[in-house]
Amino acid sequence: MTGPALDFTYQSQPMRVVFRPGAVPHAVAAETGRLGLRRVLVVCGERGRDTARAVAATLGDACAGVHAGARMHVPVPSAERAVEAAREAGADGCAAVGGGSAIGLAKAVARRTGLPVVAVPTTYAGSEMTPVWGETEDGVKRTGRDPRVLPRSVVYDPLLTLTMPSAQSAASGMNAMAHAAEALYAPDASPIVSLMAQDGVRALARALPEVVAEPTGPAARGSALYGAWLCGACLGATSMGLHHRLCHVLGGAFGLPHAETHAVVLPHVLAFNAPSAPAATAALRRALEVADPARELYELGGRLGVPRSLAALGLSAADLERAVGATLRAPYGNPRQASAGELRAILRAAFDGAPPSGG
Ligand SMILES: NC(=O)C1=CN([C@@H]2O[C@H](COP(=O)(O)OP(=O)(O)OC[C@H]3O[C@@H](n4cnc5c(N)ncnc54)[C@H](O)[C@@H]3O)[C@@H](O)[C@H]2O)C=CC1
Ligand SMILES: O=C(O)/C=C\C(=O)CC(=O)O
Repeated sequence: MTGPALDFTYQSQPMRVVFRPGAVPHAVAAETGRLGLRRVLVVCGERGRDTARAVAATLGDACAGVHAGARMHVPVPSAERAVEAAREAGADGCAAVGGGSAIGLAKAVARRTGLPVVAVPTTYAGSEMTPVWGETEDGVKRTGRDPRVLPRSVVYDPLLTLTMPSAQSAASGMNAMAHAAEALYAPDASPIVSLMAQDGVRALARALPEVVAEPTGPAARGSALYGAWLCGACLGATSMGLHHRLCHVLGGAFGLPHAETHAVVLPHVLAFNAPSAPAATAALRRALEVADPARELYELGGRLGVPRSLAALGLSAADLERAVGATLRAPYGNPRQASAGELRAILRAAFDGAPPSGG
């Protein structure tokens, strides 16, 4: 039996990937050189400054400066400051060194100026694989797609992730798995995305317990980063659904930490969507080798020490109704439409840290 006739569109992204432990000392300069860049602004966050400086040193005369202005959810004023820094430095490109926040800031520069980006990711967020930008203004996080923000080249060096604390690694890995999980039921899903999603989830589910047990173990770090790459590529190829929408509301309006919010919310949205997304659920069952993927991700988060509830992340019960309203106001594609009451139930369960029940 071959199943239903195949019918899909898949757009591959024009980018180059270097994946190698220890790649950074040579690869970033090689990649910016290939792009013909002569004045590269290195963009990072405060905590990532040392790594960024080390990368900047490898660029030699092609380094136009280090701008350590990255902040989670890319507040618009920080984007404007980064553009100013790029102009003042006479930059002809950016190298983003860090997690999704550093890459997001470089994307904000690219969106406003067209400068090309080389990404050097140090978490599992996956932004480096997507043409998706996100910025926050007045408590509202807006996202969009723009080919100019897609990094031209990505240097994955698992050794850069060894310093990521265990709990952050676990949450970041679950952020990545959320990309794959939503890609499986996205309206623009395809068999290619499905392959990447299953392998990405499988790689992360196997690697994360090892990463948490031994954060400096290079083999598990390599597998986790490989999984994050695949999951990020899924996000880059498809539209986001209810899960991502909820996380953006919670991050933008209430400043909740991005990766941890994903880790808490994901099991609840997957349980809600499961009856309307049987093929996606079956794919996750295969990847995780369990009968109930939503429950397994909830349990995995617990085993990895990721916070279980939105309350633990700092949300107050009084914020739940605002989050429901903001989610209803913003359109998103999803296999199952959620009413106000159903959103309330999903958010309440996530707030309490209860096991996912599907509403
Ligand atoms: N546009 C897109 O496709 C995507 C965008 N994002 C965005 O990325 C942001 C979140 O990114 P994350 O990577 O979760 O967090 P992050 O980039 O904010 O990093 C969190 C903290 O960890 C530090 N850090 C990063 N790598 C480290 C390492 N290897 N060792 C020690 N410390 C390290 C950072 O300096 C920062 O202080 C959000 O703004 C989110 O919206 C996330 C996923 C996809
Ligand atoms: O929620 C995610 O992990 C994916 C996309 C974004 O975060 C959008 C952004 O703010 O860059």
